[in-house]
Formats: sequence, C-alpha cells, structure tokens
Amino acid sequence: MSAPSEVREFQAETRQLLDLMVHSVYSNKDSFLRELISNASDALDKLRIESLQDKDLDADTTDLHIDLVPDAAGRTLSVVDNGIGMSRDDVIGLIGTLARSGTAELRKSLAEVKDAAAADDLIGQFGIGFYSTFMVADQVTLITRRAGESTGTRWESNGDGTYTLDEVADAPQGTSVTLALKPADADDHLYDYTDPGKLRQLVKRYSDFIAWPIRMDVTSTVETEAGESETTVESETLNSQKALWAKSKDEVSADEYNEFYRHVSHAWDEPLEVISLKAEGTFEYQALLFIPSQAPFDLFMRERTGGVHLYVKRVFIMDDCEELIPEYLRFVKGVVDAADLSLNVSREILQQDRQIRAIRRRLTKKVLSTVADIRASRPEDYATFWQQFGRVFKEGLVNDPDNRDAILAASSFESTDGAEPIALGDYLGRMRTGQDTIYYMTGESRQQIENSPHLEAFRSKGIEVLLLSDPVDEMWVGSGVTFEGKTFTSIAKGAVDLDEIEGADGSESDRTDRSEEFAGLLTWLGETLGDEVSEARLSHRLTESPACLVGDTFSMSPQLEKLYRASGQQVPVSKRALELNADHPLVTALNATFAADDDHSSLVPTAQLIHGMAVIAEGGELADPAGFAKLLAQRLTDTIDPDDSAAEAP
Ligand SMILES: Nc1ncnc2c1ncn2[C@@H]1O[C@H](COP(=O)(O)OP(=O)(O)OP(=O)(O)O)[C@@H](O)[C@H]1O
Repeated sequence: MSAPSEVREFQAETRQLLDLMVHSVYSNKDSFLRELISNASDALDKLRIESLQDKDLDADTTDLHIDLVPDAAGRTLSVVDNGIGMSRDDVIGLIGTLARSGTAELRKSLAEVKDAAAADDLIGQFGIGFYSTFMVADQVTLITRRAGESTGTRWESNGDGTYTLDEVADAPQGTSVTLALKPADADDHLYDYTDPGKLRQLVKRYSDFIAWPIRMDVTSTVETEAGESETTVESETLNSQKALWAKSKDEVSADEYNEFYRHVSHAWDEPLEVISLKAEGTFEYQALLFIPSQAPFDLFMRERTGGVHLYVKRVFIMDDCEELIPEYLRFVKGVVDAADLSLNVSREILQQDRQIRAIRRRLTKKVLSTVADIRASRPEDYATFWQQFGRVFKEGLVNDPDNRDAILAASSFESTDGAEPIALGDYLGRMRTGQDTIYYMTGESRQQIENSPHLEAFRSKGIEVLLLSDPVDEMWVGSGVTFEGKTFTSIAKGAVDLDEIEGADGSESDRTDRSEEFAGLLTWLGETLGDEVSEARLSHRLTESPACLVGDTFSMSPQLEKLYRASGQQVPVSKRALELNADHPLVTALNATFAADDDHSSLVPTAQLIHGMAVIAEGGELADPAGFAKLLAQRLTDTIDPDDSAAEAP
C-alpha cells in the first residue's frame, strides 16, 4: 500500500524565490531548458560513476540519455533522464528546499529585491537552477526513482506556497520533469516550448556539448509514391556531444564557450576569459578553464560549489577537484580531461598522484600568465577581474611562495598616487632618486591609512606609498617578500630616513640632528609612558602632527594583532615607539617648559594626552578612552578661566 499524498510548505525564502520566478520578467526564460538538461546530464554522470564504484548497484546503464517529450495538444514539455534519480529524502532536501541557497547571502539579497531589474540581477547572479522552470510553467511535476531503490517519488507544485509528495510504485529509474506550460507570449519572452524547431534550436544553442545524447521523437509526414501521406516517427539526437575541450579554440564560438561555462560553473554570467590547454607527451591531458566575470556569492564560504571538474578520457569523474587548482585560484572554473588516469581514481589517490601535481603546476602558471596578459591588453577587463577576485588572488602571496613573483606582477595595489589600483612595475618606475624600497602602510581602510600621521613626510616629499587595507595584505607584506629585488618597508615601523631621497621638487633635506636639544624630554617621556611605549624619539616622518607611534621593523602591526586576537590566538601587546615632531609648536613648547623646571609632575597629563592623540590619529583604539576624555576635559578647563580671559600655555 502506498503512503498517502503529503502536502508540505516551502521554506520562507524558497517561497520568496518562487514568487520571483512566477512573476519573473527575466528576459532569458529559455534558460530553464539549459538548467533541466544540465541537471539531467549531472544525474547521468553520477550514475555512471556510482555503477563503476559499486558493482552491486542494481541499475541499468546500457542506454544513458536524455529525452525531450513535447506535447503540443496537452501544452506540456517533459525532460526525462535515466540517471541516478532521487530518493524521497533527496527530493525533500534538494528540490523542496533551495539546495545551495539557504544561505544568509541569498536571504539578504531576496529581502533587498525591490524591482524587476534587481530581480533580474539576482537570478543572473545566483543561478536559480530547477526553480527556473516556474518562469515558463504553471505547474511542475517531477517523478523520480533513485537507482537501486524500488519505489519512486512524485513531487508536484504550482509555485505557490506548497508542494505535494506521493509514492510511485512503477516509476522508471531516473527523473522526469514535466512542465504544464504557460501560454506562449513572445512579448514576455515566452515561446512555444512544444515546438520541435524551437527545442532543436535551444539545445543547439545551450547544450550542444552535453556528453549524453539528447533525443526527441520527431513526427514527419511524407507522401508515398501512391500519393498517400504517411506519418513516421523518428528519434532524433539534437546535440553533437562533442567535448569542447578537445577542440581547438578557433573551432568553437564564443556562445558555445559561454554555455559550456554556465554548465560547468552553475553560473549565469559570461566568462571574462577562456583558457584552452593541451599537453602531449608523458602525461596527456586537455584543459578548458574559465575566469568568470562575477564572483559567486559563496567565494569566501567553506562549502563552495563549482571549481574544476576532472574527466578521464571524456568520462566525468568528479566535480570540484581541489587537487587540480590551488585554493587562491578557486574562482577558476572548467574541466581537465586526463588520458592516463584510472576511471576508478579516488580523492586519496589524487592527492599522491604525480600527474595531478604536474597538471596543477601547469594550470597555475597558465592562469597567472593569463591574468598578466589581460592586464597588459585589456585594462577594463583586468579592473573587473581585480575588483571581483583580487582579495582571493592575493592569498597566493601567502600560500604559494613558488609563484610569488608572478602573483605580485599580476596584482594591483592602491596607492597614494591616485584612486585606481596600480601595478608594482609602475610603482618602481615612479620611485624617487635615492629610494631603494617599496613603501607601504597597512590599515583597516584606505581612508584610515590616508589620515594617518605616518604619511605626512612621504606626502610632502612626493614619495608614493602603497595603501594596503585587505586583511590578507597583513599576512604577506611583512613576510620578507621582494619585487624585482626591492624590499617592502612599512612606513609605520622602524626608523625612517628620507634624507637620502630626493623630493618631488628635486630638493634634498638638510635636517639637522636635534636629538641633543630634546634629550632630557625624550628620556623623561620614555619613562613616564613606559607602560605604553618602548621609547620616545624624534621623528623624520611628521610634518604636521605633533606625534605618532611606530613599531619595530619586525613587529606586528596593531591590525595584525587584532586579527590574531579575533581568531582566538594569544598575542602579547607589543609596545611601540613614540615619535615627536621637533618642529611642532606643542613639542617645542613642551621642551621649553620641561627645561625650565626640575619638577615635571605637572607635565604628566600632557604626555599622556600626546600619546592618546597619536593613537587616535592613526585610527587606533585607546586602551582607556574614558581616562583620556577625563584628562582632555581637565586640560580644556584649565585653558578657559573666566577670571582670566587669556589662555594658558600647555
Ligand atoms: N534530473 C535530476 N536527477 C537527479 N537529481 C537531480 C535532478 N535535477 C536536480 N537534481 C538534484 O537537485 C539538486 C538541486 O537542483 P538545482 O537545479 O535546483 O540546483 P543545482 O543544480 O545544484 O545548482 P544550480 O542552482 O546552480 O543549478 C541538484 O543538485 C541535484 O542533486
């Protein structure tokens, strides 16, 4: 006896998404067919793999294919495969909820959808998969039986809040999806999807490369010699099934590449670049890789989809083969087809495999050189690339020391030279006479760094400084990296001496050493602020501010300390040096007052305020903000004496 029909409700965000689909104005409604065929093709791949791995699996794999079954009279279209199928639980989990999308990200985006254009964008960005059927159908019925199981499941919904589930005793292995089509309406980009001509055209355009035959029964009427008309039905295979990666680049059109990209990446954008690669000799393989034009929403999530698929002699082996491409190039999508691996290859074997490692090395180099080429020849595309993937790409500077030079050469960095990110090569070209290192400063945002007092002398001398504000920058820039022989030097660490460097106006500094003049004050400050600072000294980097804080050459920046602490690691607080601007009136006045009297106790609050100001000026956080505010209020009160309108000196 079969279980009774069960009605279930969609989750809130699934309902929202369905509502979007049902009322969609998305102009490319045709893409529902690509999505269904893509799913069917995946299901056939999975069945082939599973039957290879599990000899006892009770499944028929003799004629794996996809059928399109249009019914003009009934206004339905079915897409049928005899692949892996789904269990009842699969249907509930994969179809009944948004498989990939129960994420905060999509929920947030859905909440923000206000108009048709925003909805269009969202559909394009997330790739809606199975649910795209509701753009063209009033009702969707899915019947499926998982290979090896005896009963099947029927899922049905008309896109409102609920779906029904039934048990089906005699379902064939695999999945059929039947769409009760909305009336054709060309103005709304809805076509007649029961028309064999239209289906033929769509398969050619979107799914020609699919490795499995996509068939359709075509009825034709011919006149016999006796003058009678005779109707015949013939099965027609609509796709050429040619693996695009086996063809050379000039045999494949941009549209074909686009559609293949969408199939392997589950994305809806267009690739920024297609990389086709063929290796002959000891290890034979072909690769077809894509650099997308849009970062997927899950780029920084642990559980990602997509990646590079592995094939062996045209047979699909696994998706997202992490061994083929390093983590920092995880945005690259595509296919590698290796000729000499076993069809039974497992993830464990892959990790050890010499051939796989060789392929990975080559693909990595190829992607890096391709990015460099894009930069050289297509600045706008490069800007898109950098904006979408720069943060991920730079992870390679930490994780892939072997390719660091190539990664640096293909990277961009913000700098004091303008709003647009610049290449390091350009930086080198603009270095001042006498400058022998690349100056940078890290911080939480460009604005914070730009306001920091450390930049003052560099700015007044016209020396360019890189402004590094991505968390990953902290990780690589302090690790002894060089670029074309030049080291990287933080302007917020160590001693800085710009005297040797010629200014933008050709001037040379003639700074006299004034440390003797300030010696007493500096020693006293170092002792008085001993809990906070390592020492007090005169600065060569300030022109406007009275003071700033400077770390040791090899110390962590405050941002990096914060990052480590945020990730739960114990990091000792490192003391930095307090640097004073000997030309600032506050500092000269303080020095004069200090020299005039042996009792310095009244200057202690001033010393603490100067230290606090240096912390605030670089955008840092005061250890004791309330104490600072109290001191400041006291000092301000001292300056406003109603009995004496003259302001006091500090
Ligand atoms: N014909 C099918 N045979 C077997 N399983 C299927 C079939 N169609 C869909 N599925 C299962 O349902 C899941 C959800 O499909 P859906 O198209 O919504 O998302 P997806 O294919 O994972 O990703 P995308 O949203 O990018 O298309 C699939 O991942 C697959 O596991």
